[in-house]
Order: sequence, then structure tokens, then C-alpha cells
Amino acid sequence: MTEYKLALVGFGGVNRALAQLIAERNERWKTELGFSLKIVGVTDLFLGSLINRQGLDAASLAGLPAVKGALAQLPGGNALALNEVVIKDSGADIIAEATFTNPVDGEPATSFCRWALESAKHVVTTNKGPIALHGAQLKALAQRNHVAFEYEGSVMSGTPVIRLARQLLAGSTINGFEGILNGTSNFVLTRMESGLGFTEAVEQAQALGYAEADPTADVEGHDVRLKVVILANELLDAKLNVSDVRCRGISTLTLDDIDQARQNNARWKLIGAATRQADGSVSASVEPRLLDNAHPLASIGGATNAVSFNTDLIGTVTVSGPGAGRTETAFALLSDIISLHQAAAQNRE
Ligand SMILES: NC(=O)C1=CN([C@@H]2O[C@H](COP(=O)(O)OP(=O)(O)OC[C@H]3O[C@@H](n4cnc5c(N)ncnc54)[C@H](O)[C@@H]3O)[C@@H](O)[C@H]2O)C=CC1
Ligand SMILES: N[C@@H](CC=O)C(=O)O
Repeated sequence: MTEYKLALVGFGGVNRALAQLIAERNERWKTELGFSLKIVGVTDLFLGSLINRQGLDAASLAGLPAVKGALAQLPGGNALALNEVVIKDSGADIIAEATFTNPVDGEPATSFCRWALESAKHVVTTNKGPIALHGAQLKALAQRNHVAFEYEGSVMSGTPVIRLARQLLAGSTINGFEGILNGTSNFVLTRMESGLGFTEAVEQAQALGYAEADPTADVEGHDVRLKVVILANELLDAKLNVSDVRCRGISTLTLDDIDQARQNNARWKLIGAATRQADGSVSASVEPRLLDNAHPLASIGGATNAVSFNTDLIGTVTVSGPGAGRTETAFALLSDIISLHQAAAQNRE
């Protein structure tokens, strides 16, 4: 039975939920998945950092008070986020990176991934910045160092859309997709349909752990733009940069607009889309679209996301599931670890 040593970089909603899952399910994973996880390091800008090569108690970490420097209160803890030390010197095999997404340059998360990969440690991340902005370089770095770089949670949280499309649609060509790819904005639009104001709806999404640290990224479409780049580059073999994607969010939609749509049997949805053109190039956009209620994406409500792939052999395939949420996204990290464990087993055969 394999035991992976894990370091958690960024200890907010997602990695805390992963610690909780480890506390509850590690024993079960030994028999069901063939591995267990031992947390040997944690680092967070707000909470500080802590290393213990013998293993930290996952339940205690999950219940850590969310107060500044909380990790310094534990034996061996430090009030500073010693990110580089935790990544390189905690003895971890796997780095679970879940710090803020920076949609402009992907930093400092990209450096965290790079440090880990250069030190021959696997990386699992839910952070969209490094993949959308530096994905090709990080994948090459992982390959050179014979380690995994996995990021299923970067699009549609725990819903297995990247791996599902890559593996199970292999053999057919994906020529485009359109989808609802941001939980917060879809939650906000759904709440506004019940009459709640925009600001109050955003506050609810923040309280539920759906929103980005700066929710502007959610409502202005910047988060979806990163996800469109990730999906298009991964599944359509596009070479898109973030600046190639036209982007408009939902912040200008009013309760009147939403009520007007309802009276016309329609709904506003924030749609991210990409299409392969006749010359082989891929065009992409993020914009609010008025969908007739009969449209397959119109009924997707709350923080649920959905994406419809347009394939050459089997037509349209739609995948739907949670688009945000702490435990849902922590599950994506687990699925990444399962994937790298399976790949390691295959390599041994
Ligand atoms: N919450 C969700 O539903 C989903 C989140 N994601 C992504 O996962 C990542 C984590 O999300 P959450 O846990 O919800 O965010 P969060 O805001 O709850 O936690 C992020 C943590 O990272 C820490 N941090 C920020 N910069 C740091 C630095 N330089 N060094 C060390 N720690 C740092 C913060 O102090 C914070 O505790 C984000 O990139 C987010 O975009 C992806 C899919 C869904
Ligand atoms: N803030 C994002 C979280 C997942 O990427 C969202 O609401 O979809």
C-alpha cells in the first residue's frame, strides 16, 4: 500500500476541505484506492506554516481557527507562510496548490508549481491562473521531471470534465463547446430570478465558498475566460492566450432585464464558448446570452455548471455538475491524486 506525503499550499476553503476528507476517509482509501495520504506540511499567507515529517493530524488542521497566524500556535508552527520551504523541504511527494487565482499573470501560484515540479514533486491544483497562462511550460516541466501536473478542479470544480472529455471522447474530434463555467455568476443570476439584488446574491455566493477572493473575477467573466482557455487548449488543441478571448460579464444585468427575460420564456446565462473555424483556428468568447427556456443550458441553476461539447462522431455531449464549492473542489484534488497513482502503477507494470 502506498502512502503519499502531501503538502498543502494555501489553506483556505478547498485545502481545508481536503484535510477534512483525509480525516474522514483515509482508512477507507487504503482498501478502495490503494493509497493513503499523510499531510506533512501546510502553508498559508494568513495562517502561517507548519511542517511535520511524521505527519500532521488532518482533523485538527481541518478544525484550525481561521485567525491570523493560527499555525504558529501549534508546536513547530511559524506565523510566516514559508511557502518555498514547505514545497521543497517538507518531504512531500505531492503539492496540493490552492492559493488565490491571479488572472493577470498567474503568480505567485505559477512559481509554487514550478518550484514543486523542479524538485520532482507531483502537483495537483485547482488554481486556474498557472494553467491558463503558463500551462504548456508547466506541463513540459512536469514531463522533464517525470512527475504529474494535474488540474481537474480548475474547470467545473469536482465535476470531471477535463479528464472525461480527454479520455472518454478520445477518437472523436471536439470542434467546439459552449457552457456555463462559473458557479458564482450562475448562482447570482438564479437568485436574481427570485428577486434578490445583485450585491446580496454575490454576498451569498461568497458565504457559500463559491466566489473568488475578489468576486469581480466571477461576475465580469474573467474566471470563465481562464476556463475557456484551459478547455480550448486542452481539448481543441488551440493555442489561445487569455487576451484572445472576448470577455463581457453579468454585472450590468438588472432585475428588470431578468424579469423581462422571464416574461419572454427566456433566461440570461453567462456563456463561455470556443469554436474551431474552417481554417483550423479557434475563436472564443465569454458573454451573457439570452437563452430560450428550451435551450439545454437554460435550466442549469445555482452553482451548477454545464458544458456541451460539439463532436464530429457523436454530436453534442453535455456534462453537468457542481461548478464550485469547497468539498466539491477538494474532491477534484483527490481525483487528481487517484489519477497520478494509477499512472504510477501503470508505469511500474
Ligand atoms: N472554491 C471553489 O469553489 C473553487 C475554487 N477554485 C480555485 O481554488 C483555489 C482555492 O480556492 P479557495 O480555497 O476557495 O480559496 P480561499 O480564498 O478560501 O483560499 C485561498 C487561500 O490561499 C491563501 N493564499 C493566498 N495567497 C497565498 C500565498 N502567496 N501564499 C500562501 N497562501 C496564500 C489565502 O490566505 C487563502 O487562505 C483558488 O485558486 C480558486 O480559484 C477552483 C474551483 C472551485
Ligand atoms: N469562483 C469560481 C470557483 C470555481 O472555479 C466559480 O464560482 O465558479
